[in-house]
Amino acid sequence: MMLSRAIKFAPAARSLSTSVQNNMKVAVLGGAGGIGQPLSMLMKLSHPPAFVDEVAVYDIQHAKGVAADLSHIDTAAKVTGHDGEGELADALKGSNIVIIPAGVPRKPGMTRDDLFNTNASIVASLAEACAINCPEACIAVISNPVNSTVAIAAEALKKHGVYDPRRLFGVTTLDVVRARTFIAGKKGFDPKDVSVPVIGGHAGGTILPLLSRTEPATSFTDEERDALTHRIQNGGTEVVEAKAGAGSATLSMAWAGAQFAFALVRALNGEKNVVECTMVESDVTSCQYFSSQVELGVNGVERNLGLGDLSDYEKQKLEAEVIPELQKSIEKGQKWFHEQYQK
Ligand SMILES: NC(=O)C1=CN([C@@H]2O[C@H](COP(=O)(O)OP(=O)(O)OC[C@H]3O[C@@H](n4cnc5c(N)ncnc54)[C@H](O)[C@@H]3O)[C@@H](O)[C@H]2O)C=CC1
Ligand SMILES: O=C([O-])CC(=O)C(=O)O
Repeated sequence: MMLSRAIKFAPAARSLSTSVQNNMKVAVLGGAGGIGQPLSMLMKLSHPPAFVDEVAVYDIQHAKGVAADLSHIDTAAKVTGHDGEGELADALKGSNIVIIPAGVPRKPGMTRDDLFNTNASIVASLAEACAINCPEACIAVISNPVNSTVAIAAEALKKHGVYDPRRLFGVTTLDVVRARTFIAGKKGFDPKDVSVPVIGGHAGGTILPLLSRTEPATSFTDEERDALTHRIQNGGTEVVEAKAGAGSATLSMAWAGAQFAFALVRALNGEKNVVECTMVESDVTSCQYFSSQVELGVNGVERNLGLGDLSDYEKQKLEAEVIPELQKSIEKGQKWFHEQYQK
């Protein structure tokens, strides 16, 4: 099955037909940030079959300004802005999808795990707000370290008795976007024609591109395979270093987050065979949360497509590098939540 493709933007947004759409509300938490602003804009530019009726932009500050700006774009989606905790409930109520890019980004020399101390409590409190205000929403966590924040969000939802493993996702789409781009560059393909699963987690050695399953079918020398794997695993660091202290990937992440959100919208609207790589609760490996190809449906996760065939190289990396590190990060998140929130 092919991975679902990026939505192409229709030049004539005014010709939107909303008649076949469900009323779809997407909330972006951290919506005034580096990722949040372009991601909210991509939601505002949406069109069938992934049309978003309402975009709620929430941040601790400046969300109203972002919303005012976006609301002048001549597309049909309604945009609302919500500043500060007192306005979070309004942002969340009625949301079908909540995307969370709230939290601090890396600077050069830091790992994603170095963000844990700040971002863990941000994600926990936002997930709790979702549990109270939109318990049935699909929640897509972008905030790093994703390898821990997904587990933290799950614990927060469990605390309120509303955790549904079909509706919580860690967004790992940027790893797939990078894999397509870098493979296309190497092999002379158009990136839009490339399909490749990327599994595991979202940090360094836990990111495992399955190059052996690249479509169109192609072959890599061992040197090419090693170099591509390394570049995909370190794509985030490449951007952090290039930005030299001004943050991490925002525009490519907004694009990737929008692709994932649009896939969810299409699946929630009843489209079949929508497949994305995303981190979900999983029994595919010994890791409780693991990113693999997942078929999305009207309730979120419809079916986990599992690992599929792996080359010996990929099997070795999965066992020796991905699982041990990802497992530790998941446990760190769970332990932190229980120490902080369930004393
Ligand atoms: N999953 C992935 O593939 C990727 C994840 N990221 C992560 O996304 C996060 C955000 O990155 P950027 O947008 O570049 O950072 P940023 O600093 O530009 O924006 C973050 C926004 O979150 C807001 N915020 C902080 N606390 C909040 C709270 N309690 N409630 C609501 N909003 C809050 C800030 O006010 C700010 O507007 C980082 O943790 C980064 O590491 C970044 C790129 C890729
Ligand atoms: O590298 C970072 O800190 C941001 C991120 O997750 C990415 O770009 O993949």
